[in-house]
Amino acid sequence: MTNHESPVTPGPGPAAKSELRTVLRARRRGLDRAVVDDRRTAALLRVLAEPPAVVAAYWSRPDEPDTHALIDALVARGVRVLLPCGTDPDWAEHQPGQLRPGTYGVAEPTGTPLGAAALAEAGLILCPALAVDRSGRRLGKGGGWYDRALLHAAADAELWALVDVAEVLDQVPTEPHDRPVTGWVTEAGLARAGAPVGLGARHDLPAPAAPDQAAAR
Ligand SMILES: Nc1nc2c(c(=O)[nH]1)N(C=O)[C@@H](CNc1ccc(C(=O)N[C@@H](CCC(=O)O)C(=O)O)cc1)CN2
Ligand SMILES: Nc1ncnc2c1ncn2[C@@H]1O[C@H](COP(=O)(O)OP(=O)(O)OP(=O)(O)O)[C@@H](O)[C@H]1O
Repeated sequence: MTNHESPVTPGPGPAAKSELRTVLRARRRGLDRAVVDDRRTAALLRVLAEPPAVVAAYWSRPDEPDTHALIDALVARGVRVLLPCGTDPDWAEHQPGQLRPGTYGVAEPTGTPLGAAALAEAGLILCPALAVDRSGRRLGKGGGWYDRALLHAAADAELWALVDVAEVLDQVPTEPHDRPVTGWVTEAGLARAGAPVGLGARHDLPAPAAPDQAAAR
């Protein structure tokens, strides 16, 4: 399966990250998102049948895997959803319909900023990513916003990246500050970082059945 082969040979560090981001952004620009987004949201909602009391998410832009349907469903279930606000890491509680334009084309919640430390309340953190690898290394947009934000995450919080199948690579370049994710969610389902192939790490298979999903709760 060629999906897992990195489109560029990753070296370590910032230059390799930048080169890889260019390739991945171009792919996202050419993508019709609707079908993959519906599948990914369905996979997440199966797993989040018993969500934690607080989930940190992000309000996706049109060029990112959709989070809106998921967030609406979580709020409808009574989950407190924290969304990023500000150029330095900060969070505010999401109230449906209460969003305003922010930087980088990202809509931000209009509620009171709670401070970067509010992330510690979240049992589950959905992270934006341009790619992940099988060890859970995450390639972000390059701003370092999440790297800085995640310093406040609870040690036992689960971090899940939302990516497309084509964005799960064998290896992405990393730096010492990068915190690995617990796993990733694609249109094919969930996979835990480091899981052996055949136990949920494969994305060229249909959505994994119960054991993988139960493990992600
Ligand atoms: N929907 C969403 N919200 C988010 C993020 C995100 O990636 N997506 N963030 C993630 O950290 C934080 C905001 N920081 C961001 C940093 C960069 C870009 C971005 O799109 N950068 C451009 C390149 C900008 C440049 O020219 O330097 C890009 O990727 O095309 C977006 C958000 C918090 N909120
Ligand atoms: N904890 C931190 N404190 C200060 N600067 C940081 C921290 N973590 C990362 N940075 C800086 O942020 C910049 C971008 O880092 P990196 O390329 O890892 O971003 P990213 O992980 O792709 O982005 P994001 O975290 O927003 O998804 C780098 O210059 C990096 O040194």
